[in-house]
Amino acid sequence: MPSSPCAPDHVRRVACVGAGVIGGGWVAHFLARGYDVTAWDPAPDAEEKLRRLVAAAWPALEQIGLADGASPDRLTVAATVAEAVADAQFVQESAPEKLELKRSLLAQLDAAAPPGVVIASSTSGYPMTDMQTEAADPGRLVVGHPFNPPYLIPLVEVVGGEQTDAAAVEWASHFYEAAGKSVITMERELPGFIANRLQEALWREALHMVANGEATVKEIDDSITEGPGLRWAFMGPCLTFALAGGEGGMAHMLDHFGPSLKSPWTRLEAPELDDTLRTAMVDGCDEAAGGRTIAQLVAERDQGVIDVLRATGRLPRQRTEGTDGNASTTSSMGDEK
Ligand SMILES: NC(=O)C1=CN([C@@H]2O[C@H](COP(=O)(O)OP(=O)(O)OC[C@H]3O[C@@H](n4cnc5c(N)ncnc54)[C@H](O)[C@@H]3O)[C@@H](O)[C@H]2O)C=CC1
Ligand SMILES: C[N+](C)(C)CC(=O)CC(=O)[O-]
Repeated sequence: MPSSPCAPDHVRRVACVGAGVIGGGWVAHFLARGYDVTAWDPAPDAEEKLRRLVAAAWPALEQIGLADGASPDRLTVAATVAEAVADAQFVQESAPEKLELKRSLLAQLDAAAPPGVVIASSTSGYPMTDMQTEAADPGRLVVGHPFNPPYLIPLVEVVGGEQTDAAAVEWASHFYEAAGKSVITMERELPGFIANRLQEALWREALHMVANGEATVKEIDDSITEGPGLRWAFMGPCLTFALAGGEGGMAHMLDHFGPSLKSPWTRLEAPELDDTLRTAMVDGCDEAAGGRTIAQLVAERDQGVIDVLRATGRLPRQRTEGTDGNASTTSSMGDEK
C-alpha cells in the first residue's frame, strides 16, 4: 500500500458507500464533524432516505454540538460508486452483510479510490482476511466496526486482515479519533470483534428464552434496562463483577461464583431461527413498542443515549437559563449542579 496521501487529522473529504441504517448514520456523523461527504447507494430511493435520516439525526447532533461549518448541505450524492470515491481521503463501506458482495465491492472501491487512501468496512463480523481476497491493494483495507447509531455511539472497533498493512490500521485508528470516535484497535482478528462477540452471546440466550416460552421480549428487555444495563453504561462487565466480590474483589467473586460457571445456565449454540421464533420476536417487539413508530423510537433512543453520555460525563452538561436570568448547569437527566 502506498502511504496515505493525507494525515488522519487533515482529512476533509469522506466517501460513504452504502447509505442504509449504518451508512446513513456515518454520513450524519461525518457531516456533524464538519467533513464534506460524498455518498453512493444503488437503491433508487437511496438519496431521499439518506437525506431523511440525516434530517432526523440533526437535532440530536445540534444538541451535542456541531463542528464549525458543519452542515447537511455538505452532502453530495454521487451517481456512481467510482464518482463517490474519486477524490475521497477516506472511504467507509456500509453495504449489506453478504460476504461475496463485500469482496467484490471492496475490490471495486480499491480500484476506484486514490492510491493509498484507507478503505474501512462497517461489517458486523466478517474478518477482513475473508473480505480482502479480490482487491489489488488489500493492504489498505481495514474493518471499522461502528455501533448504531454511529453519530452517537462513540465506539469503533478497528482491525486489519492478514494482508492489511499495519500502517493502514494505525492510520484508520487515528482518523476515527480525529473524527471524534472512541477507538479499540485490535491486534488480531476475531469473528464478531469484541463487542459483538459479547452481544451475540446475550442475544442467543434471549432467542432461546423466547423460543422456549421461558421469558417474553418485554421481560428480556426490562431485565437489562432495569438491571445490568444501568451499570454497563459506565462500568464494564468485568469491573462490575469485581464489585460482586465485596472487599475481596474479583478474587473472591471467582472463588465464590466460579463453580456456577459450570452450571447449565447458558446454551451457547444458537437456536433455529424458524418462523415461530421469528414471529414471536417480531410480535414481542411490536408489543414492547406499544404503538410507537420506528421514527419515534429512533428519536427516543437518540435522546436516551445523549442523556446517558451527559450523565456519565462524556458530554458537557447543558447550560440553561433560569427564570432569574442566571445560567445554571444541569445534566439532561435533570440533576441541578
Ligand atoms: N444495522 C446495524 O445495527 C449495524 C450494521 N453494521 C454493518 O453495516 C453494514 C450495513 O448494514 P445496515 O446499514 O444495517 O444495512 P441496510 O440494509 O440498512 O443498508 C445497506 C445499504 O446498502 C445498499 N447496497 C446494496 N447493495 C449495495 C452495493 N453493492 N454497494 C453499496 N451499497 C449497497 C442498500 O441499498 C442499503 O441502502 C453491514 O456490513 C452491517 O453488518 C454495523 C454495525 C451495526
Ligand atoms: C445487530 N448487529 C449485530 C448488526 C449490531 C452491531 O453490529 C453493532 C451494534 O450496533 O450493536
